[in-house]
Amino acid sequence: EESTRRPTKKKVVAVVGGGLVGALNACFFAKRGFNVEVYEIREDIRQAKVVKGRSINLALSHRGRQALKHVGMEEKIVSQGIPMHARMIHSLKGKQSPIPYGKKDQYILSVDRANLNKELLTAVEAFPNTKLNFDHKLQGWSAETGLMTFVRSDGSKEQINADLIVGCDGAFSALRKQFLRRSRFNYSQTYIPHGYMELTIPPLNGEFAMKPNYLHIWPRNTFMMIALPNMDKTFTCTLFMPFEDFEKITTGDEVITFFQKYFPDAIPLIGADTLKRDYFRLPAQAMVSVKCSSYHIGDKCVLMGDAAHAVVPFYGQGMNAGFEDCIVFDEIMELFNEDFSAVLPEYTRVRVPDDHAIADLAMYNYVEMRAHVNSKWFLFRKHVDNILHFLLPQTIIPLYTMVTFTRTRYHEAVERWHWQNKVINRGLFFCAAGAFFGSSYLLIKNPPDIDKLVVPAEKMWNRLVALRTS
Ligand SMILES: Cc1cc2nc3c(=O)[nH]c(=O)nc-3n(C[C@H](O)[C@H](O)[C@H](O)COP(=O)(O)OP(=O)(O)OC[C@H]3O[C@@H](n4cnc5c(N)ncnc54)[C@H](O)[C@@H]3O)c2cc1C
Ligand SMILES: Cc1cnn(-c2ccc(OCc3ccccc3)c(C(=O)O)c2)c1-c1ccc(Cl)c(F)c1
Repeated sequence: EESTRRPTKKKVVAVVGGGLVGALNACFFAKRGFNVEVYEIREDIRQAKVVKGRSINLALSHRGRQALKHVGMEEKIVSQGIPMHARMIHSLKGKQSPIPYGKKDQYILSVDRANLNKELLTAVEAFPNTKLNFDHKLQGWSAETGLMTFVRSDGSKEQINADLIVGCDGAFSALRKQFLRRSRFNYSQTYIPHGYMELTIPPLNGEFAMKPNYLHIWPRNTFMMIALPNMDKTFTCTLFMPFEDFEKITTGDEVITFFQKYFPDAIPLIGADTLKRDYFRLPAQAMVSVKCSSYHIGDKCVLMGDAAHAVVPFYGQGMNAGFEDCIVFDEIMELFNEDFSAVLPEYTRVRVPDDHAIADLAMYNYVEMRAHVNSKWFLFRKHVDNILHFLLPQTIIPLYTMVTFTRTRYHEAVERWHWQNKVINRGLFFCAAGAFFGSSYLLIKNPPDIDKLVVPAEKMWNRLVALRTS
């Protein structure tokens, strides 16, 4: 009688990291009725002034939106974002060429990182069964006892346990350090030679200085720059460049000379004086790619978001992939009736191939754009993608479309992309062969009257000789 009345004591889930994925994950677990404790090293960013050194805005796309939708946050976040329906490619001459992403409903959103994090933290707090613990730095964790040790800024320590520990503490995860000590844990990290720096394009006469509903891209092979719009009518530009090139620029004049050579149209938009000042405000930041497996230890601990898979930002998918981690984990929780001993291994089995695929795709984009992509090549590639998709909509789906506008599993999108490339290459081969054999057949069938060809050629030659001697 007593046991049927008293609700089963819901387990405690500790989420380490109150960033984008940790905060969203906390909502997923809270929605399931778990008692959720979030431990975040920083102070509550909703009270803090400015969050330094992080990318100021991000591209939110389908995968991320589906995760937000699951916890009822999609509409609120989308309403505070700016739709980007197309890329706007800036040529060296300053010509701007739009290339649509696809149909009307296929757009990505520019969202403010800090605002998104604040909204998600507030959403966590709205659940009665959650608690946010700021100024809690995870120092260590024992896989044997399950005890986590947190250090506060006053030096005090706390030892805390939980039924499940979810590591969402980012690319340099403290929780993952415990995984590294275990046998058969695979781990790789790659810092790329490029760094990134953020610059701002202010409003022009109170309005956006460029068309706002576009992802502005300045592809210059080794150097790339993008600009995403903000609600305050500014644009946040991200300049990607090798550290060695950042280091070569040491004076304001050298900044201007560099921009005059590669991004001349951006100088009046940013403002020469602002550019000289902001370029030296913060050093260029590093970008790291982290891959690891497995994502779990026993039935006790699981890694998600950048803690599990930090990706270089050349596909705009890092946060979207981390948000999708939350949906996938939740789907498996449903499937295995929240039995952690079954859920965690299944999550690793299902999710590792996909997160590794997007890490590889982002790195591939980086290498491809750095090597080949200037504005002409970018336009050519994307127009070919769109034309082929228009001609064979069920057969040829651009890779960017599968990654950005569908929830096709990342590794399946890569497999389909390889298959599509084979179909296209075969198609091109047969077209070329057909043209060759067709024209040969016509030439044999109706040989040209050679005399008629020779005379005009001779006349042309004589004219050229006369021109040269005159
Ligand atoms: C330049 C740049 C541009 C990007 N652009 C995009 C984009 O357009 N679209 C996109 O989808 N993604 C983008 N990303 C990727 C995106 O920023 C990350 O994938 C996303 O922030 C990962 O979220 P996370 O919560 O896993 O990690 P984080 O956002 O890093 O959050 C980790 C949290 O854990 C906390 N923490 C860390 N260590 C501890 C500890 N020991 N104890 C307690 N708390 C701790 C941190 O304070 C932080 O709050 C970009 C990244 C960069 C660098
Ligand atoms: C933030 C964000 C959101 N999406 N993308 C993105 C990325 C790559 C793309 O194409 C790769 C390609 C173009 C041409 C040839 C091969 C590959 C496209 C596209 O197709 O528009 C869009 C970015 C982004 C991030 C960093 C840089 Cl440097 C950048 F340029 C864009």
